[in-house]
Amino acid sequence: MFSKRGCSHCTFQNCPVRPYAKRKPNTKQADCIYDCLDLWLVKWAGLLGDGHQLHGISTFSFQTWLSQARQSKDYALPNSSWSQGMMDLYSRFLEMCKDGTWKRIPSYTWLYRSTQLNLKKSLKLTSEKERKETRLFPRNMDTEGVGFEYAMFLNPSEKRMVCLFQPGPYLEGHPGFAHGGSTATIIDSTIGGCAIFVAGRVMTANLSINYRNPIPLGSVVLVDSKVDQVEGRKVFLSCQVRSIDGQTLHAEATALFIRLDSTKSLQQQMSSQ
Ligand SMILES: CCCCCCCC/C=C\CCCCCCCC(=O)SCCNC(=O)CCNC(=O)[C@H](O)C(C)(C)COP(=O)(O)OP(=O)(O)OC[C@H]1O[C@@H](n2cnc3c(N)ncnc32)[C@H](O)[C@@H]1OP(=O)(O)O
Repeated sequence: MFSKRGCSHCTFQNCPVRPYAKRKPNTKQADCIYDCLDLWLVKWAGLLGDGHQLHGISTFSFQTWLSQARQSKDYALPNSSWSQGMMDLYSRFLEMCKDGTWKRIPSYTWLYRSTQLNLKKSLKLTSEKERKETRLFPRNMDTEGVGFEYAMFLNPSEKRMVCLFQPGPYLEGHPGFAHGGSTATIIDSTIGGCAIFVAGRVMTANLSINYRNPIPLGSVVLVDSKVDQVEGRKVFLSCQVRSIDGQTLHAEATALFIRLDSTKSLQQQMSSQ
């Protein structure tokens, strides 16, 4: 299935999971990507093996997540607003996906849709319309290029998540530079994505950022995060934000995520706060 010659299903050259796919012309590209992602997650869960860390993943119903994902737009694919620098970096990471070391992570306007409606009820959003209109914060703009343009790649064996980030003009803080809150958002999302893949359902308990150099709007930076330690429900991570050439350190951060008690639903967790 993972031989160098490729996947037995996939027709998609850049399939994030089985990139050198042996082509089978009648398979739909989108189906294959998510089937592959599904298989890979199961395989990865099996490899990591440590029941506790993976409890959130195994109980979260990837099937539900994947079936919803199939019907949704993937915002982590290139669009016309991406600069050449962003495209080059994206291509470099896709290249590194080919031997399976890295995985491209698709991205939607939501994170946990299967629990969403109940959760939103408990949060007292007033109308069904408001509940339906909720969006993952960094995916909240419809116009390409004006806000958060980003794509993430995961290295499971290193427990590392990187994010290619191109901040658009609506993220301005000081003139011409990204607002520190937008930097915090993309750090939280990247570190959070890494923690989710290692520990399942988690929430940020602490995020500490040192801002070293401002990020020019329209530039491309690499947010590089990794899990440093897992102690019971606590997941400790660290992160650096650097320019593409690695010469400029824009920010560095540490974070603590807490795995939500797997005996309670996310809704119960939230309503007991
Ligand atoms: C099928 C899935 C597919 C997934 C696809 C993934 C794609 C990935 C890509 C993109 C992902 C985007 C990801 C987005 C991520 C965004 C994340 C956020 O922004 S979260 C919002 C902000 N955070 C909050 O609002 C939390 C508010 N706080 C709480 O709810 C609670 O305090 C919580 C849950 C954090 C902990 O509460 P307790 O009651 O469960 O646990 P207690 O007992 O208080 O703490 C447990 C242990 O942790 C320590 N602890 C807790 N908070 C701490 C803190 N701030 N500092 C230090 N220690 C702390 C405690 O001292 C305790 O330690 P001792 O066990 O006694 O040793």
